[in-house]
Amino acid sequence: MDTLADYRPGDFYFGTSRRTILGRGAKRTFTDSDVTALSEAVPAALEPGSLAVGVLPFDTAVAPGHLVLPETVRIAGPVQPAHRLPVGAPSAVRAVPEPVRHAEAVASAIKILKDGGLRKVVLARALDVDFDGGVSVEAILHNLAADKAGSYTYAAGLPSGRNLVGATPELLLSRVGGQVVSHPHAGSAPRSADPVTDRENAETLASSRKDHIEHAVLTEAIVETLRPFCRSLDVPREPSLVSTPTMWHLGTVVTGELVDRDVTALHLAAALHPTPAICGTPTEAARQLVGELEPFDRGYYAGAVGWMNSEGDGEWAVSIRCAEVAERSLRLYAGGGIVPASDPKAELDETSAKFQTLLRAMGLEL
Ligand SMILES: C=C(O[C@H]1C=CC=C(C(=O)O)[C@@H]1O)C(=O)O
Repeated sequence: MDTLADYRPGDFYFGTSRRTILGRGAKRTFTDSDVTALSEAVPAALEPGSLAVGVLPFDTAVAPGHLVLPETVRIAGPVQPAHRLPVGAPSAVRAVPEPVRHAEAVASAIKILKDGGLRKVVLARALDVDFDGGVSVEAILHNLAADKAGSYTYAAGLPSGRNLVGATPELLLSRVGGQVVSHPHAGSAPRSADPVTDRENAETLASSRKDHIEHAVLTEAIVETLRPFCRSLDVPREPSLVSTPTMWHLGTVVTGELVDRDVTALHLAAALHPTPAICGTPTEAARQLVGELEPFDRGYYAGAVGWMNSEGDGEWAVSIRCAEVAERSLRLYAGGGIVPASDPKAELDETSAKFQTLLRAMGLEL
């Protein structure tokens, strides 16, 4: 039973090293800008043994949360295809904004951070790609899985009829019984084909004070949000180096034991989102600055994607390293955390490196 081979646009797909989930059709759809209302309505509608799947946007003022109870759900083992599929023929690529404008936005953010009030903000940019014929979401998803591009390979139908597709390394929240896990990521360096440079990049990241500050702001926020829900929390004192085929990151595995098992995976994911991995600290001021400095809406980039069952267990990943795909075009996104010690040129390069996850899956070299 190959859930990946059976995936069609509009389906929900969520693949990890442990399993793959394919959801098709919708017995019921929950589309709501009030994520707290969603996290109450959806569990109440789940029959024993059933699943809800879907996406949360970056900002519910711009796009609603969207969950469905699929007509059919298939859960199978992990897959890693050996071959690649053609995605389509790109005819034009446009940066939004122009790279130099992104560096200027980063410089403005650094100035605001230095003036005080904000500790961190995450700024993103986008690439719009046009295709001569259609663009195949199936092929992008398939190639991301073939590349083992991230720990969570995903696709989800959006209210607009478009599809979100990506492969993220970052776990927002998983819940199994009373056990919760979050694996926040912040702090980045590019991988290199040259093993010596690759190791140097990792070591530079591991000893970078700027990246450790960027990471600490994130871990603190995760711990602060989870603490009231947990009787115990385990938080390693130092982050670890984690990698994807294109990026090194700093990551911290936070684990906790829930006080109350009625608190579902979706409820916890909604409480955590938006974390300083994709927004900033303090949250509201950072979200406002993102709106002022980015010349586009993020839509479902930097939101969450995942599933929950009738027991309240589930997995929600941070929807980064992704593209929103229309019939003949797509938009891909990449962002980076800015702290006072950040450098605009380095931040621009970091977003270029993060684009590689999707560009590789599309067979594009930029
Ligand atoms: C916001 C993104 O990455 C986040 C996850 C890992 C490392 C990050 C960083 O170092 O800035 C970001 O917080 C993205 O890929 O668009």
